[in-house]
Order: sequence, then structure tokens, then C-alpha cells
Amino acid sequence: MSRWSAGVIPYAEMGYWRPDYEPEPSDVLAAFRITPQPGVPPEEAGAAVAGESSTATWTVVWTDRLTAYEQYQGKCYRVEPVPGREGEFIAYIAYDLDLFEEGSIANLTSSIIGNVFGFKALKALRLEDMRIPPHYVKTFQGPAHGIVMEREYLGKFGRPLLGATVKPKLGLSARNYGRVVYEALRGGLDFTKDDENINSQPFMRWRDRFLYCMEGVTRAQAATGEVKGHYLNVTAATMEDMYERAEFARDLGSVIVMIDLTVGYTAIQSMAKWARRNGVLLHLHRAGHSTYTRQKTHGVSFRVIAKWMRLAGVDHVHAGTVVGKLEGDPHTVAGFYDTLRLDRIAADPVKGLFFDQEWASLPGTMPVASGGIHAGQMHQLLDHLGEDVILQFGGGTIGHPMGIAAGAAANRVALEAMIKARNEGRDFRAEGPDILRAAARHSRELDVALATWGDVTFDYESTDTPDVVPTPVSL
Ligand SMILES: O=C(COP(=O)(O)O)[C@H](O)[C@H](O)COP(=O)(O)O
Ligand SMILES: [Mg+2]
Repeated sequence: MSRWSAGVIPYAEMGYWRPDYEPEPSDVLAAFRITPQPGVPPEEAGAAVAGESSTATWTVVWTDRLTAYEQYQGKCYRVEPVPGREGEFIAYIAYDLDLFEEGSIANLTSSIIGNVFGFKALKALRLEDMRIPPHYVKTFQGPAHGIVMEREYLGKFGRPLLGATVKPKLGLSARNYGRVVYEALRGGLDFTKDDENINSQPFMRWRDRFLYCMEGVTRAQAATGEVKGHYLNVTAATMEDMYERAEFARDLGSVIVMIDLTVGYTAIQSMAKWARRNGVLLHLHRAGHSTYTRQKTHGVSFRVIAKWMRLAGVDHVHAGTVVGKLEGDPHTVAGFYDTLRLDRIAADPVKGLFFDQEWASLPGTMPVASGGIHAGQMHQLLDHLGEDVILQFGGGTIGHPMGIAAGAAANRVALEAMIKARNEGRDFRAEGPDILRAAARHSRELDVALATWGDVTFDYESTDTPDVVPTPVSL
């Protein structure tokens, strides 16, 4: 059939299925998991996704002839069945670099996920991974500071950083809230943080919170001689409000501010530029992500969100704990952490990584492990997550029977004992419980933490798992 006949022509025949195509090094690549409706050939489904995420519509348009359409067409160059999952396929699509505006996550995402997820011909669609070529990476600012600069600013090296989310999430007055910050920081944590939904409610307006939190931070710094921080959440209804709050945080001497993923990609990029201009670290809470990242067959994998957020320029992003209360298969989470921290990453199906990714020296984003973790898991956390990570214990600090500072001390003692054991060459993963018990003999705080939470585990089957799982991992 001629490409130029009027009427409805399959996307594959319109040129969006190109099994002979060899991707260029500068192409943006995407791997989509497609579940076609019965009777829809997978190549046609892949071609349709390529078409609608680039130049096509449902029928031939004469104006195509006025463009270099072959260059601008998204090209589905491979479709593979997913082993062990009937009806699901991975469609690989290449996009010419000219399809995207430099340095704009909004533009990139409006193309790649703008239109295709509602296609009637597909039962489900998931964006599994993307390869961002260095040519495009270089058009983004990237993390305002990055892992190396953050450690230099803080003067903290050789161990994960420790944090805590203030609880209860909502309802505390500013002065009581600031007291939690002070107790947790003086007890041994590096950071405390606002929760995702703490903004400026009637029970505590943002300005009051900022004042009392910074009083707590300053007093804790004086008491310990360490740099401390509280992630002041500047998430607000408008960019103007966010800038106002961030400027106030900066003027009070805060080393860090926080935003939620719910503010949107453009606001995140604006805040990343503000953070670099002002020398203030930028923490991102991935509030809302599980609504579209968790299910295996539909949505956008968090490994893609992680890539977008590193490009957008945040210094911290929540990326999973493996052992805590929230979704987190160990291999999948390892793929997120590699994506955020390393400069060159090889494709690795075991970690769910479909493409090699070259970051061209873009700084790393510090992953944050948060959600139902406690001191008794310290060996597992260090083993799974490594050293460049922030371990955040909300309930696991503030719920300590001896008080907040004691909860913080328990976490700090557990961490330092584990790092010492690792540095001495001990098998800290296997000997972890013994190392913790030995440290608890000199720390009443840790002893009580282990007695309170030592047996708490969250053993549920993960939803978001890679398709290739080698040997089972015991937690
Ligand atoms: O409030 C918490 C954790 O509190 P606690 O430490 O008391 O469980 C965070 O919002 C979640 O961890 C977010 O999840 P994620 O980090 O996976 O995005
Ligand atoms: Mg929270």
C-alpha cells in the first residue's frame, strides 16, 4: 500500500516499524512494555506507540510531505516477547534528537508519554527505561550540587548520612515541631525533614515552621560542632510562593530546601536552577509516584523518573529501601541507585536496566532510603544501598521509648558500628546482628531500639520486579 493513499493506514506501513534501523549514538531510546489488545500484532502496536509519540496521527496527512518526515518519525526497531509473561512485549523505539527541546523535561515527556498511554489498541503500556544520549544530557543543568559537593559542604565522608522525617505528619505546632528537629539532630542525625504533605496549613504556617526549625538546627550545630540541616519543604501553589519560601530558608541559613514531585517537572527544574544559584541543596520527595510507577504492565518505571530527576537537577531523591515498609524489590532498587549515582551504567536485565547509560560527568543525585526502616536493619541497609545514601528513620527515631534524641543516637551508633566492621574487613552482612548486639552493650539507646523494633520486618511480595531474576535474595 502506498504511504500516500488517503485513509487509515497501519502505523507499521506508515514507516514507524523499522526492523532494519540501527539507532544513532545521538538518538533518544525508549523501551516500552506493550500489552496489545487481542488481534493487534505486536509490531503494529510498537509502531503505533512510535508514531503517536513522535509525528503521527491516525490517518495520512498531506502535510507530512512538507517535512523531512523520515528523520522525525519515531522508529520501532525491535519487538520482543517478555519471557514468562504471555501477551506482553518489549518494543524498542528510537527518536531523533531534533524531536526534543534542549534542557526541557516537560518537552521530553510530552512527546514520550504525552498521548500514547490511552491508546484503545493497547490493553496496557509501561515505559520501562530510556537511554538519554550524552548529546542531550549535556543540555541539562543536572544536580544543583551533586553527591561530591554535598559531602564537601557538610564535611561528612565515608558513611551514609542519617535523617528523620518529623512525625506526626500533620498537626504539630511550630514550636513543638522545632523541638523534634533539635532533639533528632543533637542526638546524632545529620538531617531532619518535613513530610511531603507539610506545606503551610492552618495549624502551622510555613514562616513559623521555618523559624523554629532553624532555631533547632542552629542549637544542634552549636551542641555537636557538626553541620546539620532540616529539609524545609517549600512546595506551594505557585512558583512565586516557592521562591519566597526558599529565599526565606536561605536567609535563615538553611543548607537545604525540599520540594515534592507533585509540583511538576518545570517547577522542579526552576527550583534546581534556584538551588545552584543560591548554594542551597535541593531534596525531592517522590510524592505520588507509586500511582504510576508500581504496576508492572502500566505506567512509567521509577528508573525513568530517576533519570528525568537527575537531568532536572535535584541533589536528593527518594529511591527505595528494599527492607522497609514500601515497595522495593532488591534488584529493581539496585537499578535505581546505579542510575542516580554512577557515571557510566551498563545495561543489566537483572536490575531492570534495558540500556547502557552514559551521564557525561553530570553530578550524581544522592538516593534517599526512607519508609519503615530501623536501626536493627543497619547491616542490610548498608549491604543493599552502599555508602552514598541518606538513611531516613521517621518512626524509627521519633518512636524510641527513651525519646527522640535516644532514637537518633541508636541510629548513629548502629551505623558507626557497622561502618567500622566493614572497614575492618568483617563480613558485616552475615555478622550484622552480632555487630549490633555488641555495640548495644555500650549504648542503652541502641539496646532499647533493638528490643523495640529488632523483629520488625515487612515481608511481602514485590510488584515491580525485573523479568529476569537470577538467584533469590534473602533479606
Ligand atoms: O514519611 C516517610 C517515611 O516515614 P517513616 O520513616 O516513619 O516510615 C516518607 O514519606 C516515605 O518514606 C516516602 O516513601 P519513599 O521514600 O519510598 O518515596
Ligand atoms: Mg512521608
